[in-house]
Amino acid sequence: MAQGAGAALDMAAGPVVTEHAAAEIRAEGIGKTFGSFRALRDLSLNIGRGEFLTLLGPSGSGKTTFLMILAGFERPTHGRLTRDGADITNLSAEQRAFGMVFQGYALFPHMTVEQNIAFPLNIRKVPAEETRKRVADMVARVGLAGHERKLPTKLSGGQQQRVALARALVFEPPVLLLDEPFSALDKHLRGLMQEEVKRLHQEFGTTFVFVTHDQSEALSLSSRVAIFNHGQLLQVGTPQDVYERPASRFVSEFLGEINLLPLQDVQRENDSARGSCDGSVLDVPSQSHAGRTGILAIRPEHMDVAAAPKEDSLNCLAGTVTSSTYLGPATKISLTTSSGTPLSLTLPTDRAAEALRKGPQLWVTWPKDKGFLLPEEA
Ligand SMILES: Nc1ncnc2c1ncn2[C@@H]1O[C@H](COP(=O)(O)OP(=O)(O)OP(=O)(O)O)[C@@H](O)[C@H]1O
Repeated sequence: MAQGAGAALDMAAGPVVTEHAAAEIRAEGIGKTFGSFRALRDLSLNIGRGEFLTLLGPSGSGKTTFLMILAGFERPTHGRLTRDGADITNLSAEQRAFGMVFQGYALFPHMTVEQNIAFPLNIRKVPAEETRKRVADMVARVGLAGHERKLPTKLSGGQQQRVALARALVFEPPVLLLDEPFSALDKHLRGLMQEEVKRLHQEFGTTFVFVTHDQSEALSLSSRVAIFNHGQLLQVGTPQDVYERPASRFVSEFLGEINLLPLQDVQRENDSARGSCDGSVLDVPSQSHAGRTGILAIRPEHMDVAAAPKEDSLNCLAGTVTSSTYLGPATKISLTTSSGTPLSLTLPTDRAAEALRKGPQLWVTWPKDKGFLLPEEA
């Protein structure tokens, strides 16, 4: 959901933050309904000072609604928001004066690059000399030197988004809100802009809240990731936390490919494979759920193949290869276990070729600490 240039204009009013002041934001029990539709349900979240928090979730999960509530463009139906301990729930977007960057560039089409970047300073009546210095500094920081006098239509998509970033940061806002800012860019440019935004975050130290539905973008950029679905905040944690220790099946699948094996099937197959498979008893981390039911979850890159595994540190299952897919540096091998459960693993291409030469029957192994249990209904 993108906003127009008018929205960016409104946000730029208010006093200039002259000394650097990244804000801490707390959302407490935020709910939002549109008519009878509940877009957000009882959402509580602390956004640390200077952190890079990404809101990740599928389309319609409520990310933009939450961002609009943070910005002050939408009012929550329930709950409150604080900034550095002070209640801002009823402050307007102008009073909050957070920076914003949207998917549509929302630049002023009749203004040059430098006029666009100067705009937030002009409406704050920053003296001309100070404005000139700050604009020149921002132009250099976002790599737009030589383009100062161009109109936005003469710029590429990536360059336009650099102008939008410069305009949003030039007044040193306490929080920068970014809503899918790179989704219109091609993959290569998107990668470059991701590096750029990461660098700007480090340089400015401002609190960044970034919306995306792209899991790799979320994992690579953020200090923490907040995962949304159906208007609920399901889990929040560092990229490693949410990827390696997802709390639910939805989170585990949304963050990347994963093998989900009914534990009872795996246990049965493992028992019947004793002898060939080192007689090892299936071992999964015990921290997650009591009892021996649930779904055993293992990422494909944590699995390996072996002719006859002997190591105690590995779990193993027998599988029959059904297909292999060349992905360049890695190859994905798909197999079916004897109870018919499909699973896949990714191996460096050379190792995969070697494994595939051994024939369609393979042992699939994984370190005991890389499998985790999820509840069946999650
Ligand atoms: N002003 C509105 N009136 C009615 N329904 C709305 C309004 N704004 C959002 N919604 C609904 O709220 C739900 C959440 O929308 P939201 O834009 O927050 O999702 P999102 O996770 O950002 O998705 P996307 O990535 O597609 O923008 C959607 O079902 C949407 O249709």
